[in-house]
Amino acid sequence: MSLLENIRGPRDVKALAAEELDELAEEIRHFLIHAVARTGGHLGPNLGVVELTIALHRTFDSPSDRILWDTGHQSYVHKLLTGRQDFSKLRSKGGLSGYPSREESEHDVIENSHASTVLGWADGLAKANQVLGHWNRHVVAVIGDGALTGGMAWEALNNIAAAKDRQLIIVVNDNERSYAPTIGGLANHLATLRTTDGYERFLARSKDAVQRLPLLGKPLYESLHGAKKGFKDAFAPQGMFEDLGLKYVGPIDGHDVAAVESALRRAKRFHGPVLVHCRTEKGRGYKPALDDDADRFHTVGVMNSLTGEPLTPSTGTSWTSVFGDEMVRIGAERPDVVALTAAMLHPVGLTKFAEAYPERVWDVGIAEQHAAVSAAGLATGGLHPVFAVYATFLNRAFDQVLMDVALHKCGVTFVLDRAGVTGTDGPSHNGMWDMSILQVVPGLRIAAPRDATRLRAQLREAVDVSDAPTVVRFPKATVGEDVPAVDRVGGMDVLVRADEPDVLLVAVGTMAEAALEAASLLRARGTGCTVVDPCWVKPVDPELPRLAAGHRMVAVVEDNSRTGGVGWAVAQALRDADVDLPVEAMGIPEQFLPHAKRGEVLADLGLTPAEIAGRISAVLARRKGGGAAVPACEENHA
Ligand SMILES: Cc1ncc(C[n+]2csc(CCOP(=O)(O)OP(=O)(O)O)c2C)c(N)n1
Ligand SMILES: CC(=O)[C@@H](O)[C@H](O)COP(=O)(O)O
Ligand SMILES: [Mg+2]
Repeated sequence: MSLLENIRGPRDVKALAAEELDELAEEIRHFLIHAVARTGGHLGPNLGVVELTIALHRTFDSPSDRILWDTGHQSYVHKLLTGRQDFSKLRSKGGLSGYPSREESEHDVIENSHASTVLGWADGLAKANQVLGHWNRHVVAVIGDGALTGGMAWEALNNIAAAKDRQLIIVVNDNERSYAPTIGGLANHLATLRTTDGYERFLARSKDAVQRLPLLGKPLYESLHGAKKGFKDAFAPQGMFEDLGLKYVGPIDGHDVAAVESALRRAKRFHGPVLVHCRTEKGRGYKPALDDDADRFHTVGVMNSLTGEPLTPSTGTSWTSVFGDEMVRIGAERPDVVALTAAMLHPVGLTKFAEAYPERVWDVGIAEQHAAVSAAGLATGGLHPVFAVYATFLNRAFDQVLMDVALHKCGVTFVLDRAGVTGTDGPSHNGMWDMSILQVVPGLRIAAPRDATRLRAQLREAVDVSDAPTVVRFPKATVGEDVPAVDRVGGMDVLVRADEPDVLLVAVGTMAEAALEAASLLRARGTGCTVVDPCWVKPVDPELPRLAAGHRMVAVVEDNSRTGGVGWAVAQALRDADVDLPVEAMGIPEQFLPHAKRGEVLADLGLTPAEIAGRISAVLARRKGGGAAVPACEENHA
């Protein structure tokens, strides 16, 4: 039996002899490469924290000591060491989540996979320990160098550093990368610290020599150890962390378990906030990952574990690449169009734009709020910024969209990739809130293209708007065949007309495909359906109420939260136009969605052609049976 197989929890990790740890690390790497090759997942980040995680669980007593992970994508090793070794269904329905999960384990705390929040969690937990007198409980926050570029991390650091008497341990997992090499002044500073022999090591090395001095030795060593910052800097820059008031320990080789353990034990003895700076390597121990300049196998699909080659190469064109190609064309015609990314240049499809116009694209780090405000500045300065970001990550920049971009009527275009159900990446990755939260932003317009042709057209319409924010959103999927329109009403595309229309079915974006199938099911039942694609879902097209008036009901299908979504906006527009019709708003219920494939989630939510048709038939039956008219926008389903 291997060492890893004998590990049921942290106690078993502690029980291992020091000389067994390298073997354990090797077994873990081998396990990760083969398991994640079968399922897909975050391979590179986890290969980089093998020794670090072993040392954490040997030094601290989880779960009474809290070990917290920022973003949580690098928590596979933590899972392996805390009794979860069945990775056969990683990120699949009913299998292990790709992130920490309280439901899975008492050792897990933060399930949220949005970066830069771990220090805030740690600040709160440390305060709770202090107030409740849990002096013997440690709080350890692991944060990557990328996540450290997020503003929230610095809000927390400001508070943590002020509390000299509150113990809290920050472990910086510094592998010099987010996806790509981490950018900014902070990254440069970390590089300085990384390359400087830590003051602690200087002291350790000189300790014997100094202490051997007769009489003066010990007092001299003590004064050296307690030396003021200026003196320390003479030997090794302690950097801004010490300036902030944090004790800095490092840099430590994050792949040397003994060294990390020693540093953590020193930190554990320190009664105040302390930062342990670990240098690690993303993709460590796996050549295909180390050779991957793009992102060191940050996320991989199912692949050949020997070569790292994808086993299920993506078939078809992704929405992301359609966007990326059109941006290059727009960039050639519009020298004022510039682009922004929050540490995800390649994943959001801006690689080609950056290659073509390197001086017109900025990676701002994991700093979506900054990106939105900087975009307001860029627009005010005479440019048209396109901020490409995953829909779920724009949530945190809502106030900046509202108060910096929209209030000042800035022409900024937000391109939201991964909009709608993403599925396997868990509850915090679904892009299911944008068309709800952005409904309240005055002047902001939202486009939800149904196919590649509409994406290209609507992106161009968006960058032509210079006095308001615009949003173009699309899912994580390959783009389907174009869906032609048979007519145009106002700004809306009519996809199907009925001779005797009973239902106006409003299909938002890529839900057009399901809506058209539902319409044909309804037609077979003798129910006439007009299917319309609003194209721009916000504001609701002024012609929609008039179009609806010729029907017996309206149904709206959207890959977004039903609460406050397009369905609600359509119902409001009908009421405002005194069109008294029932509106069946079909979207994602107000809940967090457990991880599963996108298709599985949509089926579970009833967003399938058969379910859509069934719900429409039920409303019509109630109407025909003289049942109480279904009030507009009443949510008819739990
Ligand atoms: C708010 C937010 N923006 C973007 C992302 C996407 N993202 C996930 S991991 C990652 C890079 C994280 O870099 P780092 O913190 O250094 O961790 P590493 O992967 O290097 O271990 C990014 C940008 C995210 N999860 N949350
Ligand atoms: C952890 C994180 O936020 C990213 O790595 C995300 O999981 C990537 O998602 P995609 O795989 O859809 O690009
Ligand atoms: Mg990193």
